[in-house]
Amino acid sequence: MSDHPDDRTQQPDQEAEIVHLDKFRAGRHPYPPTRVDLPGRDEHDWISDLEEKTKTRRPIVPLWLRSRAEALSILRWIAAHYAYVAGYQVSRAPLYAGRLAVRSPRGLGRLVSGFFRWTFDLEGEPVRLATVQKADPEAYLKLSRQRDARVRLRVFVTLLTLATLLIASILVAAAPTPAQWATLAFTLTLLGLLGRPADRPLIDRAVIPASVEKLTSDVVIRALGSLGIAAINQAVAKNPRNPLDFKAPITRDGPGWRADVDLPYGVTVAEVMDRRDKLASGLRRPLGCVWPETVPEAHTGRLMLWVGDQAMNKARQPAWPLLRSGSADLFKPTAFATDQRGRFVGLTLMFVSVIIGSIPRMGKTFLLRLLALIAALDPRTELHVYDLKGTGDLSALECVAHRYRAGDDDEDIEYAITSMRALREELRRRAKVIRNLPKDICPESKVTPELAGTKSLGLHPIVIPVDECQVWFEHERYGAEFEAICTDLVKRGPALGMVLILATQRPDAKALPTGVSANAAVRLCLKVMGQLENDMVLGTSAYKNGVRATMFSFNDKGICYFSGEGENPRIVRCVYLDAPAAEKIALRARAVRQQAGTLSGHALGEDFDAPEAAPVRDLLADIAAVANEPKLWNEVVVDRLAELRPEVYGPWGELEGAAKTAQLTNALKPHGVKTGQVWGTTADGKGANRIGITRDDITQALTQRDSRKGTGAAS
Ligand SMILES: Nc1ncnc2c1ncn2[C@@H]1O[C@H](COP(=O)(O)OP(=O)(O)OP(=O)(O)O)[C@@H](O)[C@H]1O
Repeated sequence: MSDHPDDRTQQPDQEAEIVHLDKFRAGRHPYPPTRVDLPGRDEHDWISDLEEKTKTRRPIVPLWLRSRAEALSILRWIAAHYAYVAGYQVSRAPLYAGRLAVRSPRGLGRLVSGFFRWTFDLEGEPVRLATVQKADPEAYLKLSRQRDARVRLRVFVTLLTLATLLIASILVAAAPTPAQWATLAFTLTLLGLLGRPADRPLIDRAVIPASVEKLTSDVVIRALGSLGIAAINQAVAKNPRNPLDFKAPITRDGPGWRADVDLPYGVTVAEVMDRRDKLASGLRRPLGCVWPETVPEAHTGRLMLWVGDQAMNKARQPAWPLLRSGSADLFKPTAFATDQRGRFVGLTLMFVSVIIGSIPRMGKTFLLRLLALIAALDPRTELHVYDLKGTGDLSALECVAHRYRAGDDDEDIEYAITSMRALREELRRRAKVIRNLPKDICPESKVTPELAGTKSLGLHPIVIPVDECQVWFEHERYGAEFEAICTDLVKRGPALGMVLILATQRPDAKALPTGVSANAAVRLCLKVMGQLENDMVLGTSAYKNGVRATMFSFNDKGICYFSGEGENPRIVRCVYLDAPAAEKIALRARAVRQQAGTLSGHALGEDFDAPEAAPVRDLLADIAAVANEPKLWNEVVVDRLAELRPEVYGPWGELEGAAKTAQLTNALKPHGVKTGQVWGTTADGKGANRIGITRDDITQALTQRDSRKGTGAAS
């Protein structure tokens, strides 16, 4: 506007800005920052633009119409909503009738006075009076004539109306009573409507209960604005009407609402998840209804907010398809949980190892038992069940299990270690069988449904559910061996048809050795208390990426993050089966097995005792045997152990660099032996400091242990 030099003259009413030259120069940047953007407009490649757009394509068939069950659920919801509104208004019909009756006298007054004013043209009265006051006879005469003509016609119309009303009243007086009542109701309604005060509507708005209240963008903005996240508050202050970018309209999605929102720059979904309780308060919904989730294929600020009509832990769960009949096929997904929308979620047990973790009393054992029951319902499966809590929670499975043990006493552990050694041998046998099979029969070097069904090959699925697995790994005598066998099973077992399912209430490095936790394909994490446990179960960086089982509340029993099957970790609610139901299903599984002739081992009453001469593996004693130097690097110790007992420490020896070192450090922790930097030399004589052990620490730990045993024996 004032670019022209002549225009730049200061207007007299504008004050000039006074600049202190010295201050201004001092504040000036010595080297003005240079922009690195290229001059000119952004160049667009329309094909990449199109490709970008395809990422945000909206589905042709709306989400809720994709499945029959979901469409039905939406229709049910709509019907329930309108039935509610109708019910609400019908229940208030007497109130509305009362209101109309009370208002009808005023309505009659308004009607009569309105008619009177109209008939005698009273609305023209002020104008006529004005002509009288102005003493304008001509205008007055004109208006009077007009009024007389009008009144003549209107009086006639009014008389006609009154006559019609009179005849109608006589007819009504002679009519049957229902017609009289109907006329009275109609007249009262009409008069009541006419007598309505301007500020008081007749019909109340149906007060829609919170559980089905519509989720609107205003409600979402209000809730996100109440989280105390500075960037969201700034966005709301800057643009109160439109502070957030909604990527799609808020829609019904199953029994709830779904909103897709881009949070302001720099705010992550993880921050919102951390404040789930505040979000629920902002939405005015129970905590169990509010589920903020990330959209991993978008960016970390894309929030998918699902708000259920009912809390997930309270919503009615559909009956489990295998509850009363049917069998399972481990090679196919079997329903084990429902998602937030109430749809069944399946898990394919074949070719995976499973880790279940949570704090106590959240439903870990129930979930383990459910997975074991699914395995039991496939008659080909051989079950090895270990209940190390010893409370008999898995006793329902005794009637189908090939190996079963509850408890953590010495004989229980020896039973387990003997059976696990046999399983390791089985693993090796299977590897050989698979290796020797022709490629056309076994193209991918793994068990197929056909191979699993061929009895002579012995490649049937073997499922090993272990509750409170930390008891094994922390066992003084057999801990290292259990760890070595389980690591091997987790790594090689899935392809060979051996499925290990480990549940623990203390998911840390001791309870869940890294070799095991890092290689499990399926992870189920119920509520945990911190980032460490979360990542132990769900995998490294899960917490950082917004997959946080810490956000579950203590009431979210049976609700977990399920990662491994499908693309992204998702929140599911496991099927609830109590002990009597579990027993019934197990008995059904037994009947199927009897028919198929696959009942074996413990289920047939076979005694499986730990052989007396089972070789003893003792990590401390083994290290003492191989460590002749005062200080030794972990990697050297592991190599020597692997040489000493390849059947126990062989897999350790195959680990690379840091993993090999960490393996020994973790294995020594339960024995109270710490590793640290020790000086040593490489094979070619070069000296270096690396993580290692000191022989004195090992002998000291051995002495302490033996003396403890001595005291225990004496007491
Ligand atoms: N899917 C589920 N839905 C609803 N409630 C459940 C579900 N699974 C378990 N629960 C409830 O949670 C309680 C605890 O379950 P469970 O015994 O499996 O916990 P846990 O985590 O194994 O505990 P602990 O670590 O003490 O063994 C059960 O009594 C049960 O009522």
